[in-house]
Amino acid sequence: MTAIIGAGAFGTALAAALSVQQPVTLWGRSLPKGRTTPRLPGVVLPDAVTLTTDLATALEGQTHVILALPAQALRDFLAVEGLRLDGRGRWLVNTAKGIDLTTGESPSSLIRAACPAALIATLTGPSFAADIARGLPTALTLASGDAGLPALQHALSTPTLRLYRSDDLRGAELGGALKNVIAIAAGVAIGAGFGDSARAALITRGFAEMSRLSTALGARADTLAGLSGLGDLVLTSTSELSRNFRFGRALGAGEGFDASVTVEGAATARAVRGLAAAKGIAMPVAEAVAALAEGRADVAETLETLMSRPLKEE
Ligand SMILES: NC(=O)C1=CN([C@@H]2O[C@H](COP(=O)(O)OP(=O)(O)OC[C@H]3O[C@@H](n4cnc5c(N)ncnc54)[C@H](O)[C@@H]3O)[C@@H](O)[C@H]2O)C=CC1
Ligand SMILES: O=C(CO)COP(=O)(O)O
Repeated sequence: MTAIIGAGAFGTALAAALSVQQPVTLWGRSLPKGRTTPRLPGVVLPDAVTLTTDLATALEGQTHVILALPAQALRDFLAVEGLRLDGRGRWLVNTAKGIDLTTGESPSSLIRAACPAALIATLTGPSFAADIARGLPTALTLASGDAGLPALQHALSTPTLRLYRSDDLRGAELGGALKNVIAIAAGVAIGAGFGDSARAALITRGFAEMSRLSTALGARADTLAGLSGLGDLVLTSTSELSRNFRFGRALGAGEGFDASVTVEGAATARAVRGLAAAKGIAMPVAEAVAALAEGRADVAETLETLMSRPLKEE
């Protein structure tokens, strides 16, 4: 049995997808009426999904718990509920794609600190909630350094959700977090009218940044080149369905953006700065996104900064 914590777009989509083959309990701090959520319009949850706002009920007897909360909400949630989530032999599966702005920690590091007895994994990769909820074919990475990963992989795979396992938890999480930053940059390029060639350059140079930082932090290069890194970078930087891309596009076009929409890359771009500085790694695209998101630079200045960097070898 699986519990999903967080009834936003991704939690709702995973509940719908997993409930084809097992009972699923979906917990939300509040639940809209009618087995639907405005975060995922058009999706009605099947009867096999039990909905609850009571966390104790949601967790009772669960061996698999999926956390579908935004990265910047996770630390506070764990501070209150960590003890309740923890359990020897229980899998806690993170799906947040970000880096905590206050601590610079990855979601799984926060979970490990709050829930020391549990087994920790991350489910990540190219997968829009809307696609998963509709049962469209999706391939994802399930990463963990803990024993028993193949059994978890089988428990969470479905005929339309194909999970590849990896023991590089660090790399899988960093790829998922950093691709959101680059997707914002790609959106800016399109919103500002810089064109598809500029977007391709940002994706490629952004991937180089992602790889440099991640490998310096202990990730494997082949993980970055996989679904959780390059795969998700391609999806998020090229699709109108991506909130990070749309946020960037609005920034580039000088338009406003609904502050209630989850845009993980904006906070992660700021969190990256400390990590990159500590390792002496240049991250010009991520720095440009942080400057734009914080309103420290406008699009023209940002372009000038990026294009006037010293010429170098690729
Ligand atoms: N939507 C998508 O297509 C995908 C999202 N993800 C990742 O999943 C994570 C969650 O994203 P979404 O579900 O899309 O966001 P969302 O904005 O649709 O939903 C977030 C949910 O978290 C709840 N929440 C926020 N703070 C909370 C707190 N302190 N305590 C309890 N509940 C809280 C909100 O009420 C909301 O129901 C993000 O890190 C995102 O990058 C990953 C893959 C795909
Ligand atoms: O991570 C995602 C797809 O893999 C979702 O991207 P957005 O958060 O940009 O919508």
